[in-house]
Amino acid sequence: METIIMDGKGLAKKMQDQMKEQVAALTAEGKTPGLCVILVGEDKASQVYVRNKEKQSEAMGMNSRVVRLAADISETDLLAEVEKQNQDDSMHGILVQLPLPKHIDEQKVLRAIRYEKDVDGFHPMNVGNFFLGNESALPCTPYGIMKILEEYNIELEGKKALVIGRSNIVGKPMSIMLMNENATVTIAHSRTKNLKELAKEADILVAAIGRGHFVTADFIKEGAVVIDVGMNRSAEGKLIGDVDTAGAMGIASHITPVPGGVGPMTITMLLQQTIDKAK
Ligand SMILES: Nc1nc(=O)c2c([nH]1)NC[C@@H]1CN(c3ccc(C(=O)N[C@@H](CCC(=O)O)C(=O)O)cc3)C=[N+]21
Ligand SMILES: [Mg+2]
Repeated sequence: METIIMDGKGLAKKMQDQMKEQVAALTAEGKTPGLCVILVGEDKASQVYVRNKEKQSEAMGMNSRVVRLAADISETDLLAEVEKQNQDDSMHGILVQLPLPKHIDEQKVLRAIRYEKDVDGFHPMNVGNFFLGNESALPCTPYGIMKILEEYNIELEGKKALVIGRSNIVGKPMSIMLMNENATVTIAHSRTKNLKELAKEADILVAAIGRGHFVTADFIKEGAVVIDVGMNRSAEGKLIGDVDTAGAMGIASHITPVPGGVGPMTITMLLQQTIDKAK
């Protein structure tokens, strides 16, 4: 079987080109969409992501603000900074880059963002509304994955989907989005027994484990659609996914590459939700 590589980077570019026009129209009305990213500490990977978000939002003509704070900032001072951005009408979206240093209560900080400005979909009000099927901000990674599946006309109705990983930001919301499209969803995790056998039955396989090349060819059903959410560093320092992509070639019908798959769509959905807030 010829495996189709799903071009998340290309789709991100196509969407961002259209979004540019939305930004221009809003700017003409004096409502340039503004995104504020709050970054605590000097984590290397986080700095790269934040710089990418900054570059791309600027390229779209958005108003981009990055607030860089020291790793030892107190929780009180961080909450005050969030509140300052809550009060600033030029900032339509606020994102606090995760993970936060250990001495800070992450959930407390996410709750402090005005939920109307939460463009990650991590505020409990948005999580609850999403769960209930009400209008809400959506977690950007699974939202971007749904856009990729739509772009490639992947049938979900009645299909067996296996999501490996149960995080609040990927696994849990991913399962609900797939269920909403009438897939039959199974969630697997580190304590799941017979994972390989379960995976082998999946028509749609989403790997969000956080272990490089964990999903090998023997996990994949002939003709399955494979989504790789992994962002791992190999021993040589290369960015690698949770799936052994080379091994999956010829078995999967479709696969997302790393890099160039899910990652660029995560940022795109973040920018789209910021634009939506400005409207
Ligand atoms: N509040 C919050 N919201 C987030 O959305 C959030 C976060 N915290 N913390 C960290 C993770 C990670 N994340 C990525 C987004 C895009 C790429 C991305 O564009 N990756 C490129 C390559 C990047 C590279 O080459 O290093 C790709 O896959 O092609 C990666 C990682 C968002 N996150
Ligand atoms: Mg994310």
